[in-house]
Amino acid sequence: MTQTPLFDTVCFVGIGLIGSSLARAMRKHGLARRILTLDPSEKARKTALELGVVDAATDNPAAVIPEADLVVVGAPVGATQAVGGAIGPHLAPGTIVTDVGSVKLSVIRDLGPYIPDGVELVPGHPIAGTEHSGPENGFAELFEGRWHILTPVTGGDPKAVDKVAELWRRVGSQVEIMDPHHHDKVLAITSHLPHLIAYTIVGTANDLEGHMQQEVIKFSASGFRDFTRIAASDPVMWRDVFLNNREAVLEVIQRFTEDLTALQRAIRWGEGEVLHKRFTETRAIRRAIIDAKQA
Ligand SMILES: NC(=O)c1ccc[n+]([C@@H]2O[C@H](COP(=O)([O-])OP(=O)(O)OC[C@H]3O[C@@H](n4cnc5c(N)ncnc54)[C@H](O)[C@@H]3O)[C@@H](O)[C@H]2O)c1
Ligand SMILES: O=C(O)C(=O)C[C@]1(C(=O)O)C=C[C@@H](O)C=C1
Repeated sequence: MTQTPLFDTVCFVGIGLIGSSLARAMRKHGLARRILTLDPSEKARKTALELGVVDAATDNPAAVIPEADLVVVGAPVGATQAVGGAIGPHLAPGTIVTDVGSVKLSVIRDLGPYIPDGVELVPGHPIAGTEHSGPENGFAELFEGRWHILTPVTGGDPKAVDKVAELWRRVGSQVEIMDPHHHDKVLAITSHLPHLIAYTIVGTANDLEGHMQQEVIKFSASGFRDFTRIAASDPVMWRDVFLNNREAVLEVIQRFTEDLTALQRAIRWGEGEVLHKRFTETRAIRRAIIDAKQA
């Protein structure tokens, strides 16, 4: 359904899976008059143009950034400082800059210094995605029924936060405001650790001797298959997530390792009640998540 445009011109700095999904959703709901992108990848620019996701695409910040009243940074978090240096000098007064990075403290640290007076930074993170990347894999419905976390900066204008929140509501998300430090700790356990575990399991299976490796592929129609989906996620994105949320991730890995060791010990000593108790607790968590989704 087309709505009143919230913005005149939006520029996506990085038109990959997430940027192109938001661009599609903004197009679908009529939330901007013009959609532009700044992306160093010729392939991404060409694909986004051919698919009609954007109206214009360039690798020259001066050609698009001054035009935008909304800038959405959708590049890997490790590129944030380079993005800041490229766009900072071209941002027009009154522009809102938001982002979709999976880590928030590092984005505020790396982008904040490049935001001039009169421009508002509203960092954000959609809790939605897939294991695919690139503009060809985006879709307008990605954010429907999902959370969008905003982590406002100290001294930021609440009106800019409200406007970005409204944008995400209009593409179907529920918005939550969170402290960036807290965000990084929560996501370390709910998103970053699960990805690390998936990368490890699939890597370990891949390192097995020849015949075992073939069996793994042959019989992977079970739990292992779910891990291979997660472990197929973008290597650049996830390298950057781990390097930029180092402290919080290292803390949860420590906790996880201790818990794994406790289960290892229970298996070694045949302590069935320890295993049964743990598995009963975790089954209840799964059911609570499903119930909360249905409510
Ligand atoms: N994929 C997910 O599931 C998911 C979910 C939520 C948030 N995120 C976050 O969204 C961001 C984008 O992820 P994605 O999955 O869309 O990645 P993607 O690989 O699909 O797209 C990233 C795009 O950024 C471009 N880019 C790289 N360096 C750039 C630079 N210096 N300036 C401008 N563009 C640049 C790339 O060319 C590419 O087109 C990341 O920060 C990621 O942490 C991803
Ligand atoms: O569904 C998936 O493929 C995802 O991994 C999405 C997922 C997540 O962990 O939930 C991945 C990274 C994000 O920053 C947000 C969402």
